[in-house]
Amino acid sequence: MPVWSATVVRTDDGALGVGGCDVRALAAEYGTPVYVVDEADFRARAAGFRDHFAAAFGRHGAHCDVFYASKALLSSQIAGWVLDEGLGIDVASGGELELALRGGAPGARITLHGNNKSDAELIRALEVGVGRIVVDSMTEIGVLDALAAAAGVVAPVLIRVTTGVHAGGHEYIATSHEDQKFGLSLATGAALDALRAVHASPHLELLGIHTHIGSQILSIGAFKDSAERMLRLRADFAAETGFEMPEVDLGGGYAIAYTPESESMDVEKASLEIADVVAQGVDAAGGGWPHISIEPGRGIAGPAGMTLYTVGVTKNVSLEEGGQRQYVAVDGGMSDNMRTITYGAEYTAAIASRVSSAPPVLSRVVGKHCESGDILVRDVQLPSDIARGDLLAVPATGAYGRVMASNYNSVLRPAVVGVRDGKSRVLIRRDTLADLLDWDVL
Ligand SMILES: Cc1ncc(COP(=O)(O)O)c(C=O)c1O
Ligand SMILES: N[C@@H](CCCC[NH3+])C(=O)O
Repeated sequence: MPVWSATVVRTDDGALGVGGCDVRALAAEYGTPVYVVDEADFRARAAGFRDHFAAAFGRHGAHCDVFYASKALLSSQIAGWVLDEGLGIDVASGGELELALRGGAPGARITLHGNNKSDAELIRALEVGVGRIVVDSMTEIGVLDALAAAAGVVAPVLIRVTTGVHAGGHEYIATSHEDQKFGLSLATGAALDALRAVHASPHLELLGIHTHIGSQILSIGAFKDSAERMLRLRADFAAETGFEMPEVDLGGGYAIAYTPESESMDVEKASLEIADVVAQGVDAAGGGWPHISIEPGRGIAGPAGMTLYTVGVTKNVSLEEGGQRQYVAVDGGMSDNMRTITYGAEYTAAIASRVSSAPPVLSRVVGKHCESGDILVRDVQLPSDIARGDLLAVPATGAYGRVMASNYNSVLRPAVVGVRDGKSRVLIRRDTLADLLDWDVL
């Protein structure tokens, strides 16, 4: 599968270009490490989700909205791209909410998530008229009910349902099996109890149900199972109460390719199959269609981003089983990409500032932190002459890179730079030494 964003090219003298910009010029202007986001690619993927899902549900005379899961990558300018493309925005904290608003999102186009929202986050959501608050627990139902009553408003609510479907690339990113912190269980009846409680409250408007089964999912079957269970829950609740919930949100989780050997989710195929399953559920229940929504994050931002590093030290190390591995240390590491150490994620890498005719050798790209697990790319073939000063690019880092970055070892978090049509601009600025000293209280 291709792992580079749509506008990536090799220029005549062998360097990488992205969004019409030469990576050497980007490195010179913004320093390294730097996250580079291909705006055209990001927008095309957002539009792809929008159009495929609209067409798939349109065949049944139904609608599907797409909300960008902004936890993957967010700045106010990025929120603007998302809104331009006609998507809503899904936020998971008060901070993401403020960035979405700053980017111009009307409250009604925002969905607020979180398994442990603070009173302040809920009050702010009510104040700005967030379109959907996804309630995750019975505790939250009580809290939101009281806050809405005090504010004299009716809070729009979706209930987050744990459907029991097992999916997702790693245990830590699967979210709909029973023994984890998210949602209200379908199997134990907790979801139905929550629906009854919300439906009974004059301060809460029950819009519908939400589920998110996990992330980096390659199985369309898992999405179909979960959609089927959600439609059955909607039908059961309608049978009990006579109330047909108007909305069903099926979450995100669409997998992307991180290496040339790995697969990505076929979004068009997924949209068609999911729409068919929902249609069967609606037919079986004999009622009207709900408004469907989905919330992809990684599938939009991930492939649009790459990280550029400068190579420092290289070393050849003997392997216990025989042979050698070339270690290539770059000027970033686990502080700008937590995914390898957290989930054992696989990436690839390429020299970005030139082409090399030296033979490729087994290599490992590592960072500059004081941990042996500080690995960016576990196994990759890189030319044997890679050396200090070369630029190295790691593709598919647009999602869950900068947003999970840390200042470990007091390193400065890199900038996020958007590129499009030969122009670049900072979306999130690099930390500075002055920031670091400023955070320190004397
Ligand atoms: C509630 C919710 N929606 C959407 C997403 C986006 O997931 P992904 O980036 O895998 O599409 C997540 C993160 O997994 C999530 O927790
Ligand atoms: N942060 C995770 C995905 C979790 C998504 C949020 N629920 C990743 O990098 O793959």
